[in-house]
Amino acid sequence: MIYTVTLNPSIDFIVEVTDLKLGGLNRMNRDLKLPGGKGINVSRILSRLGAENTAIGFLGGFTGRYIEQSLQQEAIVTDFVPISEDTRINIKLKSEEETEINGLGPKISDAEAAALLQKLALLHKGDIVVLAGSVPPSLGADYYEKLIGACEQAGAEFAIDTTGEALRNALTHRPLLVKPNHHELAELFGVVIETRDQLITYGRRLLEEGAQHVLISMAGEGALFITADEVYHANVPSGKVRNSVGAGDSMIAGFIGTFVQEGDPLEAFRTGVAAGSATAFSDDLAERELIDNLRSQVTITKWS
Ligand SMILES: Nc1ncnc2c1ncn2[C@@H]1O[C@H](COP(=O)(O)OP(=O)(O)OP(=O)(O)O)[C@@H](O)[C@H]1O
Ligand SMILES: O=P(O)(O)OC[C@@]1(O)O[C@H](CO)[C@@H](O)[C@@H]1O
Repeated sequence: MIYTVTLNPSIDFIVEVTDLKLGGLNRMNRDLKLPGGKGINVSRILSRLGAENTAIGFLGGFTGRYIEQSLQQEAIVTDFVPISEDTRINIKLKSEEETEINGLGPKISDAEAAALLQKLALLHKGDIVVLAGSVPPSLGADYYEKLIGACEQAGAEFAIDTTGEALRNALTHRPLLVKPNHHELAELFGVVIETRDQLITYGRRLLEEGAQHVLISMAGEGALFITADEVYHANVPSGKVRNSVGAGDSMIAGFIGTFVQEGDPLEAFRTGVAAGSATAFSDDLAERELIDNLRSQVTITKWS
């Protein structure tokens, strides 16, 4: 079974405003509320791809209920720890540019934090846990390490989508997958990446430090899949970009879902790229039909 963990879910409040005036009254042309948070996005795409999964993490208040109901309407299995504070609302402002304003997240009590660790302690060998997104400040920077420890004790594998120190620390625990974008990769090693060779060098460092599979996403420039011996590049399919929120999460879901179903990392890479682009070309996360259509447009070439 695949589990996604979202420590800091959100209602994504997407608002469209033409000709935004800071400091003035603006009226929305259109708005949309979506269940959000990185792990939840992974769950929504996994379900659309027919990959059985359970979404876990923390949910509270009226916002938490809205998210839970939205996920149930999509027949996604959920097992969140209920918390006393409200889950956050993140604003995604679409004007001439896309601007995101993400909340810090609610306070999580010690008992609530312990309850999630207990859920992970009940997992089994063969389970895969996707850890994705920010950590509410009250949990402490080392909470991902605690979750990873619980996965290891239960014999479950984990994939992780986070940045900086938390990503670096996770590498030694042999994550099944990491997927920094090229900016996050440079930031992780405190370098500027300007050439193809530098991308490959630092991508390989992630493998050397413990990751089992490494994807480097590069938005409209496609993505890399790096193994110990080979580097593969995928182009992105053509289409009109409508929304970049959740493209990275969709890519992770496409990779993990296909890897679990088919066991072929290159096909998993292809579906990951198609799912990322399909979301970039959609208002909400991508539908299955578009992901399937785009798969045939993804060309994978060996770089070395
Ligand atoms: N402009 C785009 N055109 C086509 N495909 C895109 C575009 N942006 C993203 N994608 C697809 O989604 C994948 C992941 O995108 P990206 O590199 O932006 O990840 P990310 O930075 O983790 O995204 P986010 O945090 O916005 O979800 C890309 O590899 C690509 O397949
Ligand atoms: O604040 P975090 O946890 O880093 O990111 C949260 C978030 O921006 O990520 C998702 C897109 O990847 C959105 O659904 C959500 O609002």
